[in-house]
Amino acid sequence: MAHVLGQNQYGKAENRIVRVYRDSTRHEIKDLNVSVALSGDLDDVHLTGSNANCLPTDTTKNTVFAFAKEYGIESAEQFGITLAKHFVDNNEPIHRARIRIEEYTWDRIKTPDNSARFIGSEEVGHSFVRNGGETRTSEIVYDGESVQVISGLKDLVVMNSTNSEFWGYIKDKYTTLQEAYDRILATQVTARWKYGFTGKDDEAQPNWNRSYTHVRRHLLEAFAETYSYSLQQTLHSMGTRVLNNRSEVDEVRLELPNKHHFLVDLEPFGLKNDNEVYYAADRMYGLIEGTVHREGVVPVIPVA
Ligand SMILES: O=c1[nH]c(=O)c2[nH]c(=O)[nH]c2[nH]1
Repeated sequence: MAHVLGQNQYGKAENRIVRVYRDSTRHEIKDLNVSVALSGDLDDVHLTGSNANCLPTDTTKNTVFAFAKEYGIESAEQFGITLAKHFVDNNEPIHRARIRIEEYTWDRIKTPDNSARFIGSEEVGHSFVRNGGETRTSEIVYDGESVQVISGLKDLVVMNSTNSEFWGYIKDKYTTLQEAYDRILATQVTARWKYGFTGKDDEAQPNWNRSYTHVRRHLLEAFAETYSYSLQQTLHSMGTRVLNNRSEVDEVRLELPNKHHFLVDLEPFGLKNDNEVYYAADRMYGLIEGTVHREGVVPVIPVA
């Protein structure tokens, strides 16, 4: 029986790259994890042993580092678009490039010391502390015609200590969950959002960094401002709020683990637990996932 070579792609994964800008005493850094995946006319590479159509993964790695110097890293998205176009437009057998980037952010260290190395407002120009919060993500795909950009974030941990209820659900003989009229709602947000941008006809790129800042803000504001009857409802308001406020985005996908906080029984100690002491369980957890998109837009963000 004949076998068929199915979907395949290759490239150097997880190129960890730090780009420092030393243009003044106030240095800037970009800290990225870049993964390249190329596909195209690669049957012979797999089937015959001919590498004539193979751009080595080593070269893709070198290109990532060289481009950081040649073009700089204004944003992960812009960097990814430049790389993806380079691989496809300059290598005939390569028909599609997918660049995935994680970005780690660093904050400036402040110190009251006022010696010459310091640059005012107590900031040290060259000292950074890695931001312990979320990771920014992006995925850029170019197929020789159009660009698709999906940006996102992961590990953004949020909590509401009130304004969350959960009741009125299906009950059967296995139900033990008590209805909650004032519970903690906490989650670790993974969000991905797709831009309408296609890169065709010299279309101007959105301001990726600005867009990220605002999408993140709208996600947080929707979480904080929604009086929630379920995490599903909160998910919907988060997605809707991004679409209502950011015209450059046309689809939002959210994965929200319900980080359960269980009231601890303090009765054995003769104490009343008045919604004040919780056990924060890290697993198992409810996992609430959903896409919100503009009417008429065909959703493309893959379900993880
Ligand atoms: O917001 C929630 N949605 C659910 O579907 C669910 N299920 C559950 O046990 N607790 C919760 N909370």
